[in-house]
Amino acid sequence: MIEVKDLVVKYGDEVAINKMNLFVEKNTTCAIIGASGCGKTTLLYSLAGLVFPDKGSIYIDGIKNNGIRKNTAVILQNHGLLPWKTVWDNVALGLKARGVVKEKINDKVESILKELSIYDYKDKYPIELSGGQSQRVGICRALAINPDLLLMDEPTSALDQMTKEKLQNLVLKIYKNKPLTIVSVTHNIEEAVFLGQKIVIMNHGNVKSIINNPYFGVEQSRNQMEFYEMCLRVRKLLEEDRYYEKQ
Ligand SMILES: Nc1ncnc2c1ncn2[C@@H]1O[C@H](COP(=O)(O)OP(=O)(O)OP(=O)(O)O)[C@@H](O)[C@H]1O
Repeated sequence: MIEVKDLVVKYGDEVAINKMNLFVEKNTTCAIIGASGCGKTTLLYSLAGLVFPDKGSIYIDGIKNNGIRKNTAVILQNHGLLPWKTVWDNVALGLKARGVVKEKINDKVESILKELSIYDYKDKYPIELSGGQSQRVGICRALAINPDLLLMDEPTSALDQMTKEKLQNLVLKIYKNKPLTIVSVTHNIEEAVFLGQKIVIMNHGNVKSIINNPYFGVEQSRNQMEFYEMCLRVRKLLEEDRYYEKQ
């Protein structure tokens, strides 16, 4: 469970998050969408403990967030892979940082690479991977630590439509197999409707609207008219903020 209470985050005089309140239930998913510069990434970084509040606070499972949390995994826009390390070593990173013993690291890395069908690439370096493969490695690395909270910043940006959808399906499958709390920031309306049980539309550092999305997790939802009706609803709210003019 995430509770954001009267959160204010500033960069110098620039107010990025302005007295924001938000509640995300445990083991549910939340998609954050909104115009460029409205504070989405700042919110995600605050949840990750990478950016500190000027005022207000964030509670995760009832505990005040004071920095990087052991069971929070973050996937950043560029996947955050270290170019000088192989896929295997990149996936092992979070476990090593947490002091897990070598045998356990080996077992975990092997099983997660197999589960996400990336095992054949284990000895490759990030530069040798496609965008979709890199993102899968980023997801492997995040999941290797068995997080209870997964934070994703534009997880599928810069991927073609079909690869985007494959990755979105993968995230949904992971969630359905073993629910955890997922917060993802996106610019993509369909992704928000596909991955967000709760869709939060932000503007000017605050929540503009929240939609509880009944189409989340519905089998073959992208083939259903109701899915696109929900997309349209989100689009209209974004258009009110001249979302597209600012792109
Ligand atoms: N490191 C920084 N220093 C100063 N101002 C910043 C910094 N990072 C973000 N900002 C400002 O804070 C505001 C919110 O930025 P943020 O990156 O959170 O928005 P965003 O909604 O994620 O944008 P985008 O969709 O374009 O990625 C913006 O006005 C931005 O210019």
